[in-house]
Amino acid sequence: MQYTEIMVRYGELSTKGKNRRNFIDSLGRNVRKALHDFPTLKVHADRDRMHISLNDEPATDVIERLKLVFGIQNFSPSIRVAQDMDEVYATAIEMMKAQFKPGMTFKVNTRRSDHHFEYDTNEINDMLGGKILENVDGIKVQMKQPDVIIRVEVRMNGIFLSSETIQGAGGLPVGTAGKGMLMLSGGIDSPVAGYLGMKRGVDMEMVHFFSPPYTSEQALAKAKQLASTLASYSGSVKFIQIPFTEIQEEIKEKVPEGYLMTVQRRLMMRLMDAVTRDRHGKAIFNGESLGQVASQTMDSMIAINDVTTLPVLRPVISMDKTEIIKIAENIDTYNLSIMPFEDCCTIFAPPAPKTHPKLDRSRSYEERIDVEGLMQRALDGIKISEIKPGEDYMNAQADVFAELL
Ligand SMILES: Nc1ncnc2c1ncn2[C@@H]1O[C@H](COP(=O)(O)OP(=O)(O)OP(=O)(O)O)[C@@H](O)[C@H]1O
Repeated sequence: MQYTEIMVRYGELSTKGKNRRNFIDSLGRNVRKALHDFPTLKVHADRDRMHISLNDEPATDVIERLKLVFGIQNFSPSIRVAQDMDEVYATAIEMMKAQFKPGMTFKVNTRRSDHHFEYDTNEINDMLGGKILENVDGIKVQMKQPDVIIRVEVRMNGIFLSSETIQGAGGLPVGTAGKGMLMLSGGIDSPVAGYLGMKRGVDMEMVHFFSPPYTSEQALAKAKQLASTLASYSGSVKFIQIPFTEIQEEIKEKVPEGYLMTVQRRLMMRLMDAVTRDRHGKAIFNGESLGQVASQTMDSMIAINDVTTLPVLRPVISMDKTEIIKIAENIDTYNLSIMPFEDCCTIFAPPAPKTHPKLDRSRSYEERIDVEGLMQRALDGIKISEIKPGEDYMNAQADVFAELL
C-alpha cells in the first residue's frame, strides 16, 4: 500500500504536565534529525500526536528509523483520502484485503477532530464496518481483541486510515534529561549502560581512555564503532578520547600491585569529573554491575567515587550478565563488544587486585604520583570527534581483523 503519512503517538511524555511542550519540541528535533536524509518529509508535532507526511518517500525506510527514536510509544503508517465516504470504503477494503487471512476478525475505531463532518464516529464505525463485511469474504466483526483494528481519523485536511500499530522504542526524547558522559570501554556492559541512559533522555557523550602503544588502533576503532552504533539513537554523538598511557605507567611504577586498579580508576574518575564539568555535563555513566569483577564491589566504589561529587550513574548495576547480553544483542553492540581487543585496563590489571580496597590507603598510594601534572597532560591530549550512525571505523582495520578471525 502507498502510505501518505506516519502518525506517531507519544510515550511517557504525555504525562509530563508543563514540561510537555519541551518534550514534544525535543522529540520533533530528534525525529527530524533521524530522518534528515529524506528532505521531502514534513514533520508536524502537535499536542497529542506527531504527523509525518511522506510525500512519496517509501514508508518502510522511515519506519526503520522511527523505531530507534526514544519518546515514541508507537506509530501507524496511514493513508489520507478526501472527506468522502466512498474513498474511505475503497481504501479500507483494500487495506483489509491486503492482510486478510481466513478466520480473521476486525473492528473499526473512529476519532473525529473535524466535528463538521456529516457523520459522527458511531455512524462511521457502522457504515464502514458494514462495507468491509460485504466486501471481504469470511471476515468477522469482534469488539474485544480483534486481529485487525481499522483506525479512522476525520481531520480538517482529510480522513486518515491505518490498520497497523508499530511498537516504538519507548523512553524519553534524547536531550530532555540534560547531558551526561558515558565511560565507554570496548566491553559488553558500557554500551548497554549508554543505551539505557539515552533511553531516559540523556544527551550522552562517549569518553574512551586508551593507552597506545599498549592498546592498538583496532581497540580505538572498536570503541568508535560502538559509539556509532549508539549514535543511531540520537542522530550523532561526541566521542572524546583521553590518552591514559603515561598515567598507567606511572601508577604501575609507584603503587603497590594490589592497589594498581583502584588508583587507575581514581585517576579515570578524576579525568571524567574534569571533562564532565568542562563540557557542562551533569553526571558520569559507567557499565558497572555489582559484584561482577574486582573493581565492582561496593568498597571499590567507595574508594573510586571518593574523587568526584558528581553523580555516578550505573544503569546496569543490578543486572545479571545474561540480562546485559540480551540487551547488547538487541541493540547490535554484542558482536562488536566480543571482538578480541585489549583494553587499557586489562593490560595493566594486576593478577590479584584488592576486591575490598581501603579508602585511606587508596588516597595515600595515590599521593605517590603527580596527580595534577599527569591529569593536565592527559587533558591536553584529548581529542574530540563527532560520530554518526552507520559510519565504518572497522573497515579501515579490515586486514588486521582478517588475520584475527
Ligand atoms: N578504556 C576505558 N574507557 C572508558 N571507560 C572505561 C574503560 N575501561 C573501563 N571503563 C568503564 O569502567 C567500567 C568498568 O570496567 P571493567 O573493565 O571493570 O568492567 P567490565 O565489566 O569489563 O565493563 P565493560 O563490559 O563495559 O568493559 C566500564 O563499564 C566502563 O564504563
